[in-house]
Amino acid sequence: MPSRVVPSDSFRANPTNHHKFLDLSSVKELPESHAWTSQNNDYPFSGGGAADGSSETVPIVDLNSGNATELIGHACKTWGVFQVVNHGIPNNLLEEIEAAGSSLFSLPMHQKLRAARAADGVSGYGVARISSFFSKRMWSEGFTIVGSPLENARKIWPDDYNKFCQTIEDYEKEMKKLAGRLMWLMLGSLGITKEEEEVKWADPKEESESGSGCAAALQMNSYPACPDPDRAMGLAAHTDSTILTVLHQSNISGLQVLREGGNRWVTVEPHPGALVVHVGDLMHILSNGSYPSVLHRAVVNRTRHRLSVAYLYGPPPGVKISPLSKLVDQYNPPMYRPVTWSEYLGTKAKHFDKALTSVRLCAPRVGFVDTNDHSSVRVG
Ligand SMILES: C=C1C[C@]23C[C@@]1(O)CC[C@H]2[C@@]12CCC[C@@](C)(C(=O)O1)[C@H]2[C@@H]3C(=O)O
Ligand SMILES: O=C(O)CCC(=O)C(=O)O
Ligand SMILES: [Fe+2]
Repeated sequence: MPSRVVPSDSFRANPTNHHKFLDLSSVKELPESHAWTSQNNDYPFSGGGAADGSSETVPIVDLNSGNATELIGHACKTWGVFQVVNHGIPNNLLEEIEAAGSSLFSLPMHQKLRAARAADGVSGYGVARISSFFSKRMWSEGFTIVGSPLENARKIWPDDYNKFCQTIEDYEKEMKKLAGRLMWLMLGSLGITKEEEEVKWADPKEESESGSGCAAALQMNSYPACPDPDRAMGLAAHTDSTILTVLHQSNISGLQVLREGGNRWVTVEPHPGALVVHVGDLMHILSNGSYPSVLHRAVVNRTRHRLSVAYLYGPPPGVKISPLSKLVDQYNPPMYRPVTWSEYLGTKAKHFDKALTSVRLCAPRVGFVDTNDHSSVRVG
């Protein structure tokens, strides 16, 4: 398999798969266990796109345009999220990964449960890892792939796992190239070049020489149609513990990002052929807070089953991520201590929305909004 194992036992100590599994696609009325109220989420439940009267939309960047670096830099600074077109991922591969997700999630529950993520595991079928931080359950199911999908695919389809595995392998190979390119565009927009010693780990040339390289996880998310979507939550608000995430969300809306001082959700409207890119917490750290990781969530709808596939991209195992020295000086001290991806995932599993704050060295500068300081948010 092209993709490398995420260096992590994190989330293992956080057994979220102990819930009784409910086959959401057969439920006719929203159970109390899945009914969210304002007490379960401090953010306004409504809103999103045009519904709030605003026409503001998430930036769309054409990777073929001459000023892609500047556009990406601006989007990272002001939104923490953007969509990309002309990204080079063949359309048929996007269709194939969606078909692979559909074929997996449409299976009967007992068959999916053959690959249930173990309490101490990272790969497999189950509820979102962050579920344990909430008293209400989310209207979704997920399948996480770290390293080879073979073992779990074989459990699900003992005689027929090849097509699924081949699609995952092809998709990860293409995503790895795209994510690497996007990371360099982000770093380039911060004035960082491949010559710099401290980002040698991010150089694909180094990777082929040392055999190491950036790591990743693939997360397939399924949000069945919901009988009472206004009271349900697909995937609760979170930031990704990554350098960046590339999300394929097909053509059904549901992804929302938090905007402006934390009081407005904006829907990321699906754009034909586009992929969504999230700034993750590790880019937040590398950029010393100038590219804030985006708080996002997924809402559900009454009639359509929605799928999304997230490619969660991070640094190679063992690499300590800290604010880039070019971005710090006596007036802009480093705001975060060095962490490896594995350490950070462990911190996220323990502190969830306080994870970034827990690796912070000093208070944010005056006038600097740390959108990740969600300390006032009640999550349970
Ligand atoms: C690399 C990872 C990021 C992730 C935890 C994981 O080990 C694999 C699944 C990822 C995911 C996907 C859905 C949202 C999220 C918060 C979660 O519960 O599992 C993320 C995790 C993360 O970014 O922290
Ligand atoms: O389904 C979506 O749109 C969001 C998925 C997501 O945030 C994730 O997998 O981390
Ligand atoms: Fe996410």
